[in-house]
Amino acid sequence: MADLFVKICGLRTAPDVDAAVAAGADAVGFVFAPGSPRTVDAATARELAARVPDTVLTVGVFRGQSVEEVRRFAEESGVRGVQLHGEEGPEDFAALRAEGRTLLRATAGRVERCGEYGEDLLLLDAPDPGSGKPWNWGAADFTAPEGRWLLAGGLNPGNVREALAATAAWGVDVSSGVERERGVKSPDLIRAFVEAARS
Ligand SMILES: O=C(O)c1ccccc1N[C@@H]1O[C@H](COP(=O)(O)O)[C@@H](O)[C@H]1O
Repeated sequence: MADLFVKICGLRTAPDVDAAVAAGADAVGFVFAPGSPRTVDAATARELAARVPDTVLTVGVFRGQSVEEVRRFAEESGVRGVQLHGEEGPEDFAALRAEGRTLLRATAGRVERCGEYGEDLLLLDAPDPGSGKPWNWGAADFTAPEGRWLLAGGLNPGNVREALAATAAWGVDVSSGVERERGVKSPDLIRAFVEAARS
């Protein structure tokens, strides 16, 4: 079986990025959604993304932004993937697909399989993304989608194993759970998370 896919999100500094890459992350995320303590501008993300080897996917994270804005941030920063948390429909994914980026669809809803909107990866997240609050992924009636899907929402080094045992997710995504204070990453927690997830 292939290794678990691990994404570390909300990176804002070079040491954060270096720690995620050194820990073995498959993807790193830069938040372009406004109003988050993790929001970075496109120029900062471009500098950070330049530190990332080609084997690690760089992802821009958006919420409720137009396709034009997503496109502009993605071009200016050079990220290779875009993660959409919003009301986007299949037509929006189709419009962005033409540019060759990896598309991640984030939702708090129930989904049967990855790819329904044309996304490459599906992200099952809490209703309030980036809050660090878990949702009820451990519920008895939880049904995992088919295909490549990432579990997100309130994960941390202490609960990621349990979450994986309960859901059999294809991958995991974390932000708050690897921070020492809101919006400030901890290289030690990043390392501990990747290790725990893959243990
Ligand atoms: O991190 C944010 O502030 C954020 C803002 C807007 C959209 C998504 C955001 N983060 C995403 O939330 C999940 C998990 O977050 P957490 O671990 O519960 O803090 C992750 O996919 C981030 O990409």
